[in-house]
Amino acid sequence: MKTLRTHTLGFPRMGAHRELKFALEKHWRGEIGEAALEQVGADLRQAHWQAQADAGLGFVTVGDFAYYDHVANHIQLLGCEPTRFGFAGTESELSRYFSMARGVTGKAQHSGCCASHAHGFALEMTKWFDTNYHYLVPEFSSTTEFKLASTRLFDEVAEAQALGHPVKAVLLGPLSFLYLGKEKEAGLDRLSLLDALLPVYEYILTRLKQQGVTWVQVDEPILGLDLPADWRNAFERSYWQLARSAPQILLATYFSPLEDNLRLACQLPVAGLHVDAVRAPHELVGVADWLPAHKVLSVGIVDGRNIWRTDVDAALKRLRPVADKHRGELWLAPSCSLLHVPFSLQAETLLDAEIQSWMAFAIEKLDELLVLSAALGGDTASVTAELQAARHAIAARRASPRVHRADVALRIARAVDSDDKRQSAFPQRQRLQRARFALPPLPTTTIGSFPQTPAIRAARAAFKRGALGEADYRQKMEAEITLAVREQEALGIDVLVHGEAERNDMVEYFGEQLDGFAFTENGWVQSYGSRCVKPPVIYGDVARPRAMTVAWTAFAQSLTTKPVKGMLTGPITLLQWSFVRDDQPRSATTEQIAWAIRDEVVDLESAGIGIVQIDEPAIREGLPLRRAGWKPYLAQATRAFRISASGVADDTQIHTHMCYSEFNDILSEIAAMDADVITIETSRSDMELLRGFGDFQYPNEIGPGVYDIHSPRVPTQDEILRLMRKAVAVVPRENLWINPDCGLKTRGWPETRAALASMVGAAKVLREELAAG
Ligand SMILES: Nc1nc2c(c(=O)[nH]1)N[C@@H](CNc1ccc(C(=O)N[C@@H](CCC(=O)N[C@@H](CCC(=O)N[C@@H](CCC(=O)O)C(=O)O)C(=O)O)C(=O)O)cc1)CN2
Ligand code: MET
Ligand SMILES: [Zn+2]
Repeated sequence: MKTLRTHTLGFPRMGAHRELKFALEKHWRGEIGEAALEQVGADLRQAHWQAQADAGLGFVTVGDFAYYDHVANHIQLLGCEPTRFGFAGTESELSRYFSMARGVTGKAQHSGCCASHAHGFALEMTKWFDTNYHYLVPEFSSTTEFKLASTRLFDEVAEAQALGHPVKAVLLGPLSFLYLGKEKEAGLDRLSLLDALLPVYEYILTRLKQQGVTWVQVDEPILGLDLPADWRNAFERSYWQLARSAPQILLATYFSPLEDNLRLACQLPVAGLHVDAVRAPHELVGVADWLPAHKVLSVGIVDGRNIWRTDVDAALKRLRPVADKHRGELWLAPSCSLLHVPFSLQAETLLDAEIQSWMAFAIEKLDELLVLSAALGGDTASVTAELQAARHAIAARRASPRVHRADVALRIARAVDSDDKRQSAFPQRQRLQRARFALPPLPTTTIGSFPQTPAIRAARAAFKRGALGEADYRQKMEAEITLAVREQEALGIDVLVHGEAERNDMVEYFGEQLDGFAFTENGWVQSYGSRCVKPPVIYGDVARPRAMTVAWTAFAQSLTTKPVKGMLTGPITLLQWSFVRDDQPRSATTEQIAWAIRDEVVDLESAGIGIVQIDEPAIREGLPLRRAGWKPYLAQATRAFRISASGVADDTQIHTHMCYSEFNDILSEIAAMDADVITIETSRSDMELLRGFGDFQYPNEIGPGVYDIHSPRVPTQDEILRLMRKAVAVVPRENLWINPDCGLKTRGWPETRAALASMVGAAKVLREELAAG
């Protein structure tokens, strides 16, 4: 009988009730010290390992826990904290960690002359592959040195061992670590740092071996990317070097097919390979062919990126030929770390029972592994009831009348080519809109949200609990909207927003109101640091039963003579930040959402709202990880956006907004979205991002972000002026707007007020300068 083992690549960190989030935020407010925070961490690890042991996993996974981000953990483990933070050597490891993650106030005086003056700025944050998780970007320079600088990993291994668990440690591999970082020095190629990095990995592996760790999972997710040749070539020699000292290495890949890296991955001198059989089922047989018989094959068969129950029969059908073909050990696992799914369905009390029966969160996915391994091993008797329940759920979901709607299908079938086009071309629309709104040159606006104060959140929590009635809740939110409008008027902003007080989240809020979406009570997933999101679940055809934002927006407009910009989340972002159906292509779901949003845009227009913003911050992260998939994705994504935006008259102004990404390689597609105005995050890149738009001669209007909204730091008027002067140099001034990088929901009012005052002040100075020629 073949050896079957189960394991997980990683587990959610926040805890069943987001204990880590609350402890972190208390610690940052100075309410609890490091020891108390560490205790919460230790308790969570213990509970999560116990859950893995209870599910019969072959070992518990150690090293996936982090107080902010696992990549940041590696920056400390490998001793490459950027020198710009100027740590004195007296700070504790944890305080340096949070300084890198969140910035050091007082030190962050950007003099504007060179990046090296940006002493205390937080590390840049960017998307982890195509997920909604953000990691902290390691910074490299030619003076970067590596050394073992933290014992945290070894301490956690010892902790798990003391609890009696067999341990598999996990590390982010050296090549992925370098690849995911960024050079902070012109001319440097970070791959050249590999030789300095590998000895530290060797040392870490040796030490783990000394601790009695027999397996180390080394994650190299970049093997799923189109790698430059020098990066590919570096794998073999790196792993030869590491193999010398290491316990057995399980090389883990996930998120996309290996394609041209498949043979390389199979032949590296490691003891095992993990592959993502959810994203790349078609490669499984090829892997079994290429993988030497003595190696462990770990098959990521349970979807770590989605919340649907595994179709056990389909999974077994996929696994059996591999089990027959591969002579070595076979392990079963989720496709990737379970970081990207919520903790457990046990915390859901209000979810529709039928829909809930179709789902599995992290805890339930661990149990699925056990069932699959028993069934694959021929021991179906021990899991008869579980198998039957699983089969029943899959069959019920497939047959459910709640999934398919004839009216939605009909509407899409009836769509014609012109549905994704505005009535006239941009120059004509621009003329009409200029006449209608008569805005000053360089108009000022914001991106939508104003501070989500504890009072707003408490009111919503009370409303959801039933402790606050609907009328009272509405009144409180209207008071917040009134406040936001008055503040904007006092500041002298040109295009106002209502402030989004009534929204828990820009995706969840719409998910709660659209048909075909289910939402959870407690389905939190970490987005960055202590911040979490509750992605809605798209289970069926999407339709909009009634207007979603019109009353709030119209209320705001009734308070002012200035234009109020309506605020919607676009189809791609709604899709990308939800758990999606796996029974039809993503493109089909996107198109359904696009029609629902179009209805909302048209209703806003009918209610007298002349400007509507359709946010698409996730358009870039939705790009397939392999370039071959880009073109079809972008064609379909831009069409979906245009469907949502094209139901209105020429003099209705459509804005879109994007953030958190590099856009320069998709500029022609961004232009193809044909929004009248786009606002983008540019300040952190010092307007470098905007240069691309200038070089490309982006045809429509554009608002480059003039300050970073992730930091409480208030920008000065001069700083903003400096950035806007850079903008004026690359984009025609008559097409420029002035706005922050993104929404202000995570900020407080005092800094928001002060920052926007700097922004409006800068706009005034520039207008005078430009008028004077
Ligand atoms: N979906 C999504 N993805 C995204 C973004 C985004 O905005 N949305 N932005 C980027 C990431 N940025 C993010 C920025 C902020 C937060 C964020 O602030 N999250 C909040 C939760 C927001 C939320 O849903 N709030 C709810 C529920 C809040 C809550 O937990 N309430 C407490 C009570 C709170 C109280 O009494 O004060 C409870 O119910 O127990 C609400 O406002 O209604 C958090 O972690 O704290 C998340 C991501 C990229 N991906
Ligand atoms: C992550 S993009 C956020 C856009 C949204 N309208 C806001 O201001 O919060
Ligand atoms: Zn944004």
